[in-house]
Amino acid sequence: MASQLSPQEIHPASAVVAKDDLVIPLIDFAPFFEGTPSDKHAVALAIINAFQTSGFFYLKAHGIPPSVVSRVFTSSTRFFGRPQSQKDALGWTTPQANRGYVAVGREKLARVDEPTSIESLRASNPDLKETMEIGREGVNGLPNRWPDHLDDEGKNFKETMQAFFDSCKLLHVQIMRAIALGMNLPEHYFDALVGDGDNTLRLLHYPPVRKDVFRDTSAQIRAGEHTDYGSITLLFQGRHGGLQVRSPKGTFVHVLPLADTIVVNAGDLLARWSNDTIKSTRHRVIEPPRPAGEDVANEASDSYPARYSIAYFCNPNMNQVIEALPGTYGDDIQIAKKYEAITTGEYLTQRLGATI
Ligand SMILES: O=C(O)CCC(=O)C(=O)O
Ligand SMILES: [Fe+2]
Repeated sequence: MASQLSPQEIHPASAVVAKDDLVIPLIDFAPFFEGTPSDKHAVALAIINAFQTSGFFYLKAHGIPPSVVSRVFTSSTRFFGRPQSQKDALGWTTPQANRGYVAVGREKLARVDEPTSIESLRASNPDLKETMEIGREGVNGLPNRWPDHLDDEGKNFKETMQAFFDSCKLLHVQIMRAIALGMNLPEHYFDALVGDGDNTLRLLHYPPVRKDVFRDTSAQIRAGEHTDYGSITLLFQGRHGGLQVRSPKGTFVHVLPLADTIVVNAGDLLARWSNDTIKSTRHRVIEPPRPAGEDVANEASDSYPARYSIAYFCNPNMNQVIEALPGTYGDDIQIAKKYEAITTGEYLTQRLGATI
C-alpha cells in the first residue's frame, strides 16, 4: 500500500531540518493542484508523513502571493508601532472572544501538563511579546477589535487583515484535503467540518531585547515552550529566526525562516482527532541564532533585533464534535479510542483559559 512508503521514497519532500532525529521537510504544494492524481497523492503522503513524525513541515507554492504576505507584515509592524494607549484600548477580553490586543507579559505559554505553574511563570518571566488576535468576522457578540475608527491606516489594517484571514481560511481547507487523502479518507472529508473558519489570525511582535536579558535569566524566552491548540497552524516568519522545535531527543532545534515558504504544524485538536497518529510538537521562540558570517558590528550590538511573525491558528468548526477519525481505531487494528468526544469550542475555551 502506498502509505507504507518510507519518507525517502516520498517524492515532493526534501528535508530542510534534520537534527537530533527531528526531520522537517519542505513540501511543494503545486503538484497537489496542478499535477496528476499520483502527484497529488504523493503530496498528501508527504504531508501526512511529516505530521506523523515531526508534526511540522515547510510549505512552498501555497498560493498566498509574497506581495500579500509582505503587505500584512507592513501593516502589522505599523500597528505595533502605535501608542500603547491606542493598543490597550483594543485589549483582549475573554477566552470565549479571544480577540484583541495582548500586551507584553500578559500571556505565558507553557506546557499543558504544567498548568498550575502558569501564575508563577508569568510573574517571574513573562513572554517578551505583544500580539493582536483577530477572529472570524460576524460572530454574534464577539466583534473583532479593529483600529479602523482611529485613522486611514487603521481602516487599511482592517481591510488587509480581513482579506488575509480569508486567504488563510482557504489554505486551511486545502491542506486538510491533503491530510484526508493521506489518511485514506475521501478528499473532501473535512470540508464541512472545518470550513466555517473559526480560526484566529495572530500578529506577533517580539520587541528588541538586550542580550544580557537572555544571558542573565536562563528561563527568559520570547514565547515559552508549548503546543498549539487547534487543527493546524500556518506560520509566516519574518526575517529573524528564533523559532525552535523540540526534537525526539529533547533538544530544541532552530526552524529558521525560509523565503516564500510557511511553516505548517499540527495542533493538539488534530492530534486528538487522529487518535494521536498525528503529532502536535512542542516549540518555543528564543533569541535568533547568530547568522553564519554575521559581521562584527552586528555581533557587537548589545541587543537582539525585533522579530515579527504571523500565526494563523486553524480550528475545526466551533460546534464540531472531535472524536477519533475512521481508520485510527478499531478491533481490526487493535487500537482503542484514546479520548472522550469534545467539541472544538469546549476544548479551546479550556486551553485558552489556562494561559491568559
Ligand atoms: O513566533 C513564532 O514563530 C511562533 C509563535 C507561536 O508558536 C505561537 O504563537 O503559537
Ligand atoms: Fe505555537
